Amino acid sequence: MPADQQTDAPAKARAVAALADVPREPGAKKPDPILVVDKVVRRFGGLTAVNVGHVEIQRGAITALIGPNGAGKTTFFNLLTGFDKPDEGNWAFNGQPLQGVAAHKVARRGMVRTFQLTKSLNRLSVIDNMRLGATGQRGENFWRALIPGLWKKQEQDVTERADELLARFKLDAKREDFAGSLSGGQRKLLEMARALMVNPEMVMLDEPMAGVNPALTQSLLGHVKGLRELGMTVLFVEHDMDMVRDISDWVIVMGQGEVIAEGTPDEVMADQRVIDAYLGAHHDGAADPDADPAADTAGPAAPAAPAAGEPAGPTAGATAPKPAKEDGQ
Ligand SMILES: Nc1ncnc2c1ncn2[C@@H]1O[C@H](COP(=O)(O)OP(=O)(O)OP(=O)(O)O)[C@@H](O)[C@H]1O
Repeated sequence: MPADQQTDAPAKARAVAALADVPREPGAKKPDPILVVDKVVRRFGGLTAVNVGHVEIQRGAITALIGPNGAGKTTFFNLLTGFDKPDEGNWAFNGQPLQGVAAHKVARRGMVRTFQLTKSLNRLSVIDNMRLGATGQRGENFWRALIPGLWKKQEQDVTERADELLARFKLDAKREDFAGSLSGGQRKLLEMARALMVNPEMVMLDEPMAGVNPALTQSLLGHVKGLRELGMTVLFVEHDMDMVRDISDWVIVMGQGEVIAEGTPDEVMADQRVIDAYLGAHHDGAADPDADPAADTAGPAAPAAPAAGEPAGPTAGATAPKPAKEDGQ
């Protein structure tokens, strides 16, 4: 059965059971952490963007990383995956230290993250983007490349895997199209499919729902759950609280660079500190019964810009949808 159509019961039940007795507090120890982070600090001039004392990510679970804009989520992703360097701190993946390890080597060790497709990748075909996702595996080794038979076999293997993944993500019909011609949702699928080229143990998704048309939402959610079903660990940053509630086994909340809360989605969303630091920013206006009814006639609702210094809030289904950036799907 395709991964996105599998029921998520067994892997979900395992993850929920494993996390049942974990203390609901920042830095809580997990029974089987795949990633352990200690005292990671990143400063930009006078600003401390990330100051994470201790955090553990449970193997085989889907963990959401949430928090207001500027909380340090993306910077934290960049640090963990070798795209940025911390001022202090260390972290271990599968028990192996990762600090100072270059991004492509981090991916080879089994931890990958998705990116928005850059302009240059937009000008490559979908299948070439997929092949590029395999870079850093065995392919570019110089001495191996001198042995033509080996090289060719490897290229075939890479293309075969790329085609399998394109079929799984229902992008096979787009194989020869420029990546730049894809809709927002299809790009998200391509990013995810491309990340899987290295056969990772852990996948980190940066706002997988941003810019995705509702028509593709369920498919994307299914694919993320499918990763857990295939035994992978998922850590994702997201402002869409419906998605967070739907697919996460555990939620970590960041505020001003620090982890301020951890727990199940329901617990975290009911936590007063989280409401104050993040969720509350939207509770006032969005669900206000006295809100101007004429606002509905102005087309799709866009959340009001936060006042200076006010954290931008999350989106919560019908109450505060984030404007879709793009998706022709
Ligand atoms: N390269 C940089 N130079 C200077 N400041 C930076 C840099 N990158 C991030 N910052 C600052 O660090 C803080 C954390 O930013 P970051 O993008 O990690 O937050 P975030 O939680 O991912 O926000 P969002 O939800 O908007 O993506 C912000 O104040 C940001 O302005």
